Amino acid sequence: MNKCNSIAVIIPAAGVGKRMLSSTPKQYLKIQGKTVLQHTVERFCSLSFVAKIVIAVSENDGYIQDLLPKLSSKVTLAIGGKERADSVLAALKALDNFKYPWVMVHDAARPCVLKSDINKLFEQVKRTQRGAILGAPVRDTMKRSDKYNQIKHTVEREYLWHAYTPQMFQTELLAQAIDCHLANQQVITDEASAMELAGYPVQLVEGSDTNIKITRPQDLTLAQIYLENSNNEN
Ligand SMILES: Nc1ccn([C@@H]2O[C@H](COP(=O)(O)OP(=O)(O)OP(=O)(O)O)[C@@H](O)[C@H]2O)c(=O)n1
Ligand SMILES: C[C@](O)(CO)[C@H](O)COP(=O)(O)O
Repeated sequence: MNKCNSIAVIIPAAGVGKRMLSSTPKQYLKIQGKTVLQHTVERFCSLSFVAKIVIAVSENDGYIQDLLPKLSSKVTLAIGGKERADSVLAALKALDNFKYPWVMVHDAARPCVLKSDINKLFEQVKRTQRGAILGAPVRDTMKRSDKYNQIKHTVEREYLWHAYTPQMFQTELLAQAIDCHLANQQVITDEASAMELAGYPVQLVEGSDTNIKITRPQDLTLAQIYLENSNNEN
């Protein structure tokens, strides 16, 4: 990025949202009259360093064609896969590594991310030329349980973080890392996991804990409150 200040953003939006218990995939549920996905895209499209946004959608997505005309001209689509990592990899493969040597990956289900936090992440990576992710230190005492919810032990919480998105890495390295670990049937729940497994250093950048991932029904109400509050900031 020391040569160019333009990056690509990948937004995985090909999930079915099972835990949301909704007939509509959660990325297409409405908040303040807009879909969750539209809110998320709008967090990125006005940023000067975002040159391209690739949204990974399900191959039988019945919503995106109605939404596309309302989205930025920076947006293109890719067909996602079975798991989130497959969707991210499909979008990565749709990118020109040379044109976009750096990429941010951000969940469609995280519409409350603050632009100031996205900027903070971008500036950190630009300064260090190393991959980084948004996160927040855990506040609560953390417990590890057995499958019967019986506490096994308390987890040391010093240096324990929630990993958020966006997560920002060199496009080619990230594609290689995910490809390699999927080929080895390793479960990857975020991009940092793949980069860690590949031996790359990953920096945590503290961001607002309002950057929630809409996962369960009650999260939609919380996201509405956070979006109303953050619209002033954004
Ligand atoms: N095969 C998949 C699975 C998930 N995602 C996306 O990855 C993000 C985070 O994943 P998650 O919250 O787990 O979404 P779902 O997989 O849809 O949720 P669930 O596990 O409840 O089905 C979401 O924006 C989701 O659309 C994706 O692009 N492709
Ligand atoms: C990428 C992520 O949002 C970081 O916390 C999380 O790993 C996604 O997990 P999910 O099970 O796909 O929601």
